Amino acid sequence: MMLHSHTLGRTVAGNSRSSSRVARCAPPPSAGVRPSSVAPSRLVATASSSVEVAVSDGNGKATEVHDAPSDIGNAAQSSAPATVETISLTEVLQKPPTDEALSLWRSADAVCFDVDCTITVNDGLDLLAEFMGCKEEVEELTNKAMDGVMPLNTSLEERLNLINCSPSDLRAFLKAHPPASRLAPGVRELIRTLQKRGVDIYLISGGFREILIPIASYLGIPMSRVFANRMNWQWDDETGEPTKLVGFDVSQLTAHNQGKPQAIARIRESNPYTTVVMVGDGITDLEAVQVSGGADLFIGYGGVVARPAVAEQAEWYTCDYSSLVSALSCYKVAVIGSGAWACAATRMIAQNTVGQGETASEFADEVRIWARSQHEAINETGENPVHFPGISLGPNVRAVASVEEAVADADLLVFCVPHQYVQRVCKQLLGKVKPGAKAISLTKGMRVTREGPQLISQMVRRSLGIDCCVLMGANIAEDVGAEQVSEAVIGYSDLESGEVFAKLFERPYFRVSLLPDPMGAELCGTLKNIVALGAGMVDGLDLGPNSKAAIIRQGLKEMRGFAQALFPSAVRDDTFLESCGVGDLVATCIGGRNRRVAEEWTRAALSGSPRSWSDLETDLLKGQKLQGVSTSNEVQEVLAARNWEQRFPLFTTINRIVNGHLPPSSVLDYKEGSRAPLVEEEEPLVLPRRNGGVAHWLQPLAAVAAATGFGNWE
Ligand SMILES: NC(=O)C1=CN([C@@H]2O[C@H](COP(=O)(O)OP(=O)(O)OC[C@H]3O[C@@H](n4cnc5c(N)ncnc54)[C@H](O)[C@@H]3O)[C@@H](O)[C@H]2O)C=CC1
Ligand SMILES: O=C(CO)COP(=O)(O)O
Repeated sequence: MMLHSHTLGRTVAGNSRSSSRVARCAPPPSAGVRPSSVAPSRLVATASSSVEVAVSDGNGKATEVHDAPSDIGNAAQSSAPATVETISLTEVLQKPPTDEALSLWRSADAVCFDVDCTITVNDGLDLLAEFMGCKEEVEELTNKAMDGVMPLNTSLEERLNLINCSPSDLRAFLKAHPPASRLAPGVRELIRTLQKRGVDIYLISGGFREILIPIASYLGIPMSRVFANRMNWQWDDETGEPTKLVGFDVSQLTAHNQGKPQAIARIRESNPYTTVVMVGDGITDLEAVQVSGGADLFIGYGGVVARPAVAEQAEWYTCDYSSLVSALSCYKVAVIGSGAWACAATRMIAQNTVGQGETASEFADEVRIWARSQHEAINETGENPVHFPGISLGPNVRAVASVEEAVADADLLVFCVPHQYVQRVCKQLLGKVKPGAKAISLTKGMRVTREGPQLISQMVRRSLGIDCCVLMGANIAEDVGAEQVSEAVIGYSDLESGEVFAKLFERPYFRVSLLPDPMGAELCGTLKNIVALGAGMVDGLDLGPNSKAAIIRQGLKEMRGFAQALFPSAVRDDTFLESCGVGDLVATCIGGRNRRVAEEWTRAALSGSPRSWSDLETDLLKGQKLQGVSTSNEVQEVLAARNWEQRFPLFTTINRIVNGHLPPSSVLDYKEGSRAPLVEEEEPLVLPRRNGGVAHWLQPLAAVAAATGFGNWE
């Protein structure tokens, strides 16, 4: 529905009250802010099943839509004057933001809210009048002020005279109407979100402080940030207690017309704010931007009382606070890494963010990717010629040579470098990451420290002090780049982060599900690389699917056993049936790099001309990295330190084969293999551990691992 200006009209005198000229309706529908279908005047209506609009007389005045979810709203409806025609409608007003409005909203330092019918679903004074049994008379005075036939301060004074409450009446009233029962839908979440972003919240109300104190306190707004009228009380000389209401303090800014912009000007005088936003339902709230020194942006809210006159003049008009929450986010994304998987992931992200920076999108258009050596080629050709040749990453991808530059200002950090480099990258990023940024790790691997195993997501979380989800699944990079249907899970601790990343990655060909088991998911991705080496050995031995299935089955069992032994209360059984578990295991054992290199390594070993893992990595992977061998060594450190080698016989046997202690043919005799004695030394070797200490149990392994060129963290 388009609303034409001749139906709009009255400037409400005084504060923005819900008058008798309103109709009751159900809460508004979720009103998105994406302006894809913006009509020329930008004032649009969204579908709703049960909204009513109250239209004024034929003079084009006071056209309003009202939502009063509490019982108090019934009063307004029942007392609607005869001139008001209430029509059922299936639409609610809304007007999407201009780009400028959106940018002001996202950069706001302070947001000022009107209270009655903006923060709350009713007018506090009308509600108090109802409590005191003088609802109709007070409403009549409210309307006089709204119709402009009575000045605001006179109307306020007369209404207070009628209400004439005592302090104990006021206390009883506040008890009967606790803050939570009075809040407009979604306003608490909006204010919390703003507070989390460091935005200062103010209440600027034409209502009374005494009525809104509990609301301010419930919302965590200090009273020093509340501008409202004050009741005047007569005090008992003996007790020092207030006894009788005797009017109100006319010196308050909010007692007069244009009080709201004046309050904002005062706020600005004492705070160095660049951008101040006013949110409200009424014409007096709109005044906040119409007076110099006032707000930079006014957002009209019609979720309780929708006033077309306000909607028409507001730069942005909404009936749903969740649209303001989602409009706040315009996440800038940085991908840390430019290998095969990093490129495939960047391509998906770029597809999801392209062309959205100018609108109310959640994501900024540009995706920055840290590419140590291929940045120039990526920027020139649009693809990574070394790690992901022939696949265009997207026009909105920009590669940078410095990891610090990649993360500067970024809100979402996607970690995707081979696991042995993550620690060094984190050290480089210390103090460089935007506070409040969220991370996700796509890296499969782990680190072993003196304290024990450390997952990559834990390392990111601990070293950078930010939340870190994981994305794991059967995701061979080249297949994802070719848009073959693939699945993945996002393991999260913080659901909000998980949801944001799900939106960032989800594509028609890339199905993402959320999993509240980040550790289980990450350990799956890590451990399957060891099993894939076993699968490659089976292929190198020219054995068929039955034998490979035996390795996959035992591998899955040990993956689950190891993950649950490490994190017994966190890792779930079901995780192993997800794409990160059995899915990734099967994919990698059929088509992964670890499998491929292990097959060649086995063939070379059997031919009598053995080749080292690092030689084969260079030869076969051409700059891509092999993770399984170092992961096998890392996991074996944990197994040996905890005396778990026999408990995980396949992992142990594969590690012994990898390090030259057993022939590749032992892979299917893993029970025997895990019991076979290691290299026997008369005198314990004194080899430095990579973390500086000496572990006798590790010495023979360390010697071989060092010789293979794997297991060294940078
Ligand atoms: N390639 C794939 O199909 C998949 C890989 N993964 C995982 O994703 C992670 C990254 O893998 P890919 O993107 O494929 O990388 P990759 O295996 O193609 O390796 C190239 C990457 O290593 C980086 N690199 C090389 N030397 C470095 C150094 N000295 N310091 C810092 N970075 C260095 C390069 O800059 C580049 O980002 C790994 O943990 C891998 O297990 C996960 C799913 C699929
Ligand atoms: O993790 C992968 C697929 O999900 C890729 O495994 P590879 O590193 O063995 O190729």
